[in-house]
Amino acid sequence: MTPRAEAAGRLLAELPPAPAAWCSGLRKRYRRRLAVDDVSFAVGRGEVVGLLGPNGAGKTTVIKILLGLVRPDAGEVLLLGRPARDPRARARVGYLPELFRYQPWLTAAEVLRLHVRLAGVAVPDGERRECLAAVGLADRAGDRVGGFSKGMQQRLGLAVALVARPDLVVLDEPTSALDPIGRADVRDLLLSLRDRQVAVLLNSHLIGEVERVCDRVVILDKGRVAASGTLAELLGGREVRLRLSEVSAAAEARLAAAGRLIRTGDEFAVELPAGHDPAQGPDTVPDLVADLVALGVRVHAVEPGRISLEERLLDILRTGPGGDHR
Ligand SMILES: Nc1ncnc2c1ncn2[C@@H]1O[C@H](COP(=O)(O)OP(=O)(O)OP(=O)(O)O)[C@@H](O)[C@H]1O
Repeated sequence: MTPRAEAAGRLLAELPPAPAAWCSGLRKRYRRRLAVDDVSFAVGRGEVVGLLGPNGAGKTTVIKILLGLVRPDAGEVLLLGRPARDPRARARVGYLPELFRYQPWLTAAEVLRLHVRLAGVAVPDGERRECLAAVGLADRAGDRVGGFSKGMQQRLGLAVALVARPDLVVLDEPTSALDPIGRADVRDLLLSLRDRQVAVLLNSHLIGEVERVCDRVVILDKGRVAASGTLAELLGGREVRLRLSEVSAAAEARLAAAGRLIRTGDEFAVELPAGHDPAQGPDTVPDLVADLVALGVRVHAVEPGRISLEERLLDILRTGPGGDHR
């Protein structure tokens, strides 16, 4: 290798890896209906991103464009740094479609073997069995898929999405057919993917699920990105609500120093700064309470408060994004 090529190689190696998924200016029209209108966002390596929005917002269409299953009228897509239609990128992406049907005459183990072959990856028997176990189908590996319930088929779909050791997993409503235990299992599965640095794009109407597992959220409405950001950005800082008496001016100043303060009689709401970690920093809740007590305040109640993602989503969809986090 020439010194110049070596230097170029070193330079490339030092660059941060391309995002797991990246899209810019996506647009898709079905006859007179604009399903996707100028959508841009990225899913970083190892990041779990939730795609939220009402029925018909364009979520599935965006996912299909990202995966090269629907051709956009405009816009660009890169998967793992390569064009979406490049088979080398597709082989590293796992996908659970919204509507799934697997070959009813095959057993669950055979479906996995088939998908591993299609991805062109060598995955040993033991690892395939572990994958079925991870979705709760360990004892159904030899059963034909035709006899599976809808929830079991969805579990199998998850195993199909995960079996070929993907770097990016795209899940379109992965828990729509699952019972509450199945949903909790999927939540654990998503968290374990994040621990293994596998990126996830998750489309789900279960907002609580998204709030628990996602690092970032993209909210679509009428084909457009209505808001996007980390949960801290979208939900604002944490709030702590206190019921206090014998509050002196010095104590009120101490409360105001911790964050934006709203007083309603004996009730005090302190909005802690965005990204505030109650376990760290000078303004921990225990420090605040200790200081208040030292200032002669009587503390009757301290409770955490934070608007939920569901409240924020409804707010954004009703009134618009409010100018931030686009
Ligand atoms: N193949 C198609 N032909 C015509 N219109 C389509 C097609 N696919 C989607 N659409 C339209 O595009 C819009 C977006 O649909 P899409 O399925 O992407 O929404 P979604 O956000 O995934 O909805 P849901 O939450 O109900 O699954 C809808 O108005 C839908 O009717």
